[in-house]
Amino acid sequence: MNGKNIVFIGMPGSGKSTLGVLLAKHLGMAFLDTDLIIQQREGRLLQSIIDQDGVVEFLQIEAAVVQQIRVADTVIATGGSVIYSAPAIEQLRRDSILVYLQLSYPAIEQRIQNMASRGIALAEGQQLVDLYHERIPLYEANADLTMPCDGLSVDELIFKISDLLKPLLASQDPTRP
Ligand SMILES: Nc1ncnc2c1ncn2[C@@H]1O[C@H](COP(=O)(O)OP(=O)(O)O)[C@@H](O)[C@H]1O
Ligand SMILES: O=C(O)C1=C[C@@H](OP(=O)(O)O)[C@@H](O)[C@H](O)C1
Ligand SMILES: [Mg+2]
Repeated sequence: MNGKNIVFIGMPGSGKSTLGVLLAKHLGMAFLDTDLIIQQREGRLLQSIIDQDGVVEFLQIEAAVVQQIRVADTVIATGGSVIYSAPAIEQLRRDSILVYLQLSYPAIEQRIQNMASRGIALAEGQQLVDLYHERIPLYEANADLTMPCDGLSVDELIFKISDLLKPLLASQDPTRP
């Protein structure tokens, strides 16, 4: 149990949670979704935290939760907004391979139909498209690997991501499937 984690980063709607659990199953790893840990710790839904406490407080809670994670051999689906926390990203980078799920803005917009209830960390007056342009350079700068996701099914992506990761994972555990 000394292997690195695989951490998905990317915009909300890029597929981090969906692909995370399936990749973990495919590779025989554990799975963790930081959004679920936040909700359990707070006893509230993400949207309620944002509505009640505001975006800045939500980001602090998220950063604190991520910095407390101590796991190995685990696929971790982060929330899209974790990228704003340099200490949280630094902590993840220490023992994980960061995989950026890259998806074009039109595809993100199409997937996010429930903006008001999904819990997106939007500042006052900020639109989803502004968030996209603000965050892309941050995801790019912190990714160990980038996976272009447009036009690919979940199954195709699991296959492609495992292939990309294989050399990195095999170098630390030759028995991994
Ligand atoms: N490769 C894909 N093709 C089509 N839809 C997808 C794909 N990956 C994820 N989705 C869908 O996109 C939506 C957002 O996925 P989700 O895993 O919640 O993203 P994230 O965790 O990055 O916010 C879900 O409805 C999911 O079913
Ligand atoms: O990008 C964001 O602002 C957020 C994305 C959400 O997770 P997903 O990226 O899994 O949708 C969740 O962490 C939170 O409500 C804020
Ligand atoms: Mg998610």
